[in-house]
Amino acid sequence: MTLTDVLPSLGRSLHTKLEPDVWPRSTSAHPDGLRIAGIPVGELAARFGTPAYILDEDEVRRRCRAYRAALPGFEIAYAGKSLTCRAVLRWMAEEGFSLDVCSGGELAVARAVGFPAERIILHGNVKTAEDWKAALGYEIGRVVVDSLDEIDQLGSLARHPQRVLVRVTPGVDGHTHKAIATGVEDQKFGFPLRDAMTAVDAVLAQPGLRLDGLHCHIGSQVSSVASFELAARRMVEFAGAIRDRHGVVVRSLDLGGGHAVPYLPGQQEFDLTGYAQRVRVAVSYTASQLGLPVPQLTIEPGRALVANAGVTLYRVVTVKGRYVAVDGGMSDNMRACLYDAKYLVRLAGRSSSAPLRTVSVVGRHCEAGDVIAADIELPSDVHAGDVLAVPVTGAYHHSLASNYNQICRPPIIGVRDGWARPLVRRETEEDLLARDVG
Ligand SMILES: Cc1ncc(COP(=O)(O)O)c(C=O)c1O
Ligand SMILES: N[C@@H](CCCC[NH3+])C(=O)O
Repeated sequence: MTLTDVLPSLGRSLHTKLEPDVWPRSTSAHPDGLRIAGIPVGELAARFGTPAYILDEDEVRRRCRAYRAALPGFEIAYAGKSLTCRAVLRWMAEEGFSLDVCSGGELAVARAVGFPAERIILHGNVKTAEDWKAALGYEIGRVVVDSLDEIDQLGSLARHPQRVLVRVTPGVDGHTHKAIATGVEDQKFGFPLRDAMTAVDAVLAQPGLRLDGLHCHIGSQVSSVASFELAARRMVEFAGAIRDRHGVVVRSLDLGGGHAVPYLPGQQEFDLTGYAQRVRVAVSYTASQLGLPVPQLTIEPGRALVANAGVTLYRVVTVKGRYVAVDGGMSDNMRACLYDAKYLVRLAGRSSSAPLRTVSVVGRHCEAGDVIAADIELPSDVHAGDVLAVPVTGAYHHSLASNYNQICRPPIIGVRDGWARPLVRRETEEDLLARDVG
C-alpha cells in the first residue's frame, strides 16, 4: 500500500472521530459533519447564520446535576458572569441553584425571570449607587462586602438588616493566569487576612448589617484542589479569630468558584469528588479543632457549568496561504487575546478525507493579534464557505463579547433533543445605531 492509499482513509477516520472531553455529550461526528443534540451543524449555520454560539441545555443541566450529586449539603450559586441570559438563569433556578451576580445589569436579568431574591448573592469590588438600588429594591439575600467604604454605604442604605459576607483574600496561589488569580494578596479584590478583622469590626458596628459569613475566591480556571483546601482551612481559622474577638459564630463560608475545565483534548477534568472530600474534611477538621460548628458551605462555579456546553460556529470567508479567516474573531472570543487561551477548531459542516495541514484560524478584526487558534491542524481542502466549530465557548465568550469594528454580537442558539431556538438573538446594525444618539 502506498502512502497516498493510506492518507485518505487516515484522514477520514480522524474527521469522523470526536475529540474526547471538550464537546457537549450530545455531539456526534458523521460523514456529513458534526451534529449537536442530533442537529447537523451545517443546518444550524444555515438556519441561524454565523458566527453563532450554540448552547446545549442538557449538557448544562447534566453538569448542574453532577455538582449537586458530588456536593450534597453544599449551596451551589451559579456565577452569572460566565454567561447570563434569561434561559440560563431559568435553568439554574429550576436546578435549585443560587445565583452570584456582580452588577445591577446581571440582577436585572435575574429579576426578569423571577429568580428567588433570597438565593441571590451580590459581588464586586465596585458597587455603584445603581447596583445598591437594584439589590436593595429586589431585597436580595446576601451582599459580599469588599471595602470599608461600601460597608459604610450599605450600612446607611439598608432598611432591613442586610445579610453580608466579608470577602477575604486568603493569600493562596491558585496557579492560574495572572489576570484571573484572585486569591493572592495585593490586588483589588477582598481584604487580605491581616486587614480582614477591621472589616468584620466595621460590619458588626453597623446596625443595618448582619454578618452572615465569609467569602473567598482564589481565582478562575484553577485545577489545584490543594489550593482550595488551603483556602478553606485559612477561612475557618479566621472564623475562629472572629469568635475569639467578638464571640460571634460565623454561620456560612462561601468558597467561591474557579474550577478548571478542559479546553483541549487530553486536559484533565477538575477533580470534583476530590474537591468535595478534601474541602469538607479540611473545614470540619479545622472547625472541630477550634471548637466551632461546621459552617454552611457555598460554592460559586460558573465556567464548570456552562463552558463545555457551548460551541461557536464560524464560516470560513477566505483562505490565504496558511491563514484561514472566519466571519468572527476577538469580538466573540476575547479569551485568546486576553489569556493566550488555546482552542480546538474543527471542520464541522462536512467531513473531509484530505490530509491535514497546519494553519492559523484568524478573525475579521483590524488587529494582527486577532487569532482564534494558531498553528493547528485542519484538512487541507478547507475552503471559503466551510463551517468550523470551536468547542468550550459557553463561558466568558458571550459575556465578554464586544462590538469592536461595529460588528454585531452573535446569537445564542439553545439546542436540545433535535430542537434549536434562539435564546439571545443576533445583534443588528439597528441595535448599534439606536444607541448612537449623536
Ligand atoms: C467572586 C467570584 N465567584 C465565582 C466566580 C466564577 O469563577 P468560575 O467561572 O471560574 O467558576 C468568579 C470569577 O472568577 C468570581 O469572581
Ligand atoms: N474572563 C475570565 C474569567 C474571569 C473570572 C471572573 N472573576 C476567563 O475567561 O477565563
